[in-house]
Amino acid sequence: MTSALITLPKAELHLHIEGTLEPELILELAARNGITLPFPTLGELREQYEFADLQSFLNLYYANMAVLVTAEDFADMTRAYLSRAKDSGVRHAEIMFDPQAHLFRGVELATAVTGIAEALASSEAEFGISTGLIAAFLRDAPEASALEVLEELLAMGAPIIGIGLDSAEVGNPPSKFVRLYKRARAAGLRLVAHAGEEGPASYVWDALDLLGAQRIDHGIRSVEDAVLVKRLAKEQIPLTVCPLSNVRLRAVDTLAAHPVVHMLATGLNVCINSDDPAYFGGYLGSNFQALVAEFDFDADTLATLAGNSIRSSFATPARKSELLAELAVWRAHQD
Ligand code: HPA
Ligand SMILES: [Zn+2]
Repeated sequence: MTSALITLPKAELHLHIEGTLEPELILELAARNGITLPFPTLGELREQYEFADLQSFLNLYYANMAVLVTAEDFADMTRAYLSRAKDSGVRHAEIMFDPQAHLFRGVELATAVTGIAEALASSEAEFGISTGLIAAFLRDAPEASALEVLEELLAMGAPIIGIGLDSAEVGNPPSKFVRLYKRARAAGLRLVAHAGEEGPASYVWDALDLLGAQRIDHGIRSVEDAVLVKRLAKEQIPLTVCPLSNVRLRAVDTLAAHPVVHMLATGLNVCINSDDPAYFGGYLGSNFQALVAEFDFDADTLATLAGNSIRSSFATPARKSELLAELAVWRAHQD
């Protein structure tokens, strides 16, 4: 990776912490916790990383979570991500976790929250990365479950800045979660939602209008609806695009066919993210690297993408100013 891509100061806004569990760490945690995995060797495990669609990935992603048992496991996973993110030049990270996925397999909320929060608490000092934590709810589970878990998170004072919506999209529209988002908004939380990854552009409309989403995770199928594109451009709604994820989950045929260039050309507020980097072939730096290799992005385009990520973050105004100033210095050094 070129050093300019690493020094480009970036925010990562679409990252599932459970999707950062590398195969080596999965085996290490399995051994530590005495868990027998269906794919017990590195070779057998790695063979599973061919995905036909979102669901085929989710099946492995949820199965591998079995190795996360103690708060220490969650802390180790989070620290491993932060270390790799630092190597990719990430300066601010908003990290999603799936509380229900852990609860449903018998791991208490407090275990996941305590472990992740412990690693995040030392992130600025240890890695130079400011952070925020987002609780993502499973859209293929009932809304009542999400509401119950949100109440528990609020009651325990979990250090979350917002909520998200993830998992199997098609057939689980935003309209299912109107009460959840209303409750989260009343609690002062930020609102994001996956929409338009595999699901139609109408889910993006509904995430905005029915849920009040402030950011759309993915949103690539928005390009199929010209009226929606106009609105997204006018309101500068942030779209957290994940190029390598889209290729690996076959949301696009090839990286060359990815709509990111068209999205930028139409004035959309696009930023680049790694989604589940342990599963999709690389961290944030690799996503940038792949885009540069495919589309030959120049310094202005890279600065636009990084600037969008910083401005679209929920970082404090002071932190945003600091990172935007660093970005201006980076840009001045590229000529
Ligand atoms: O890419 C994703 N899409 C939807 N749900 C997810 N949960 C983890 N990663 C993803
Ligand atoms: Zn995602």
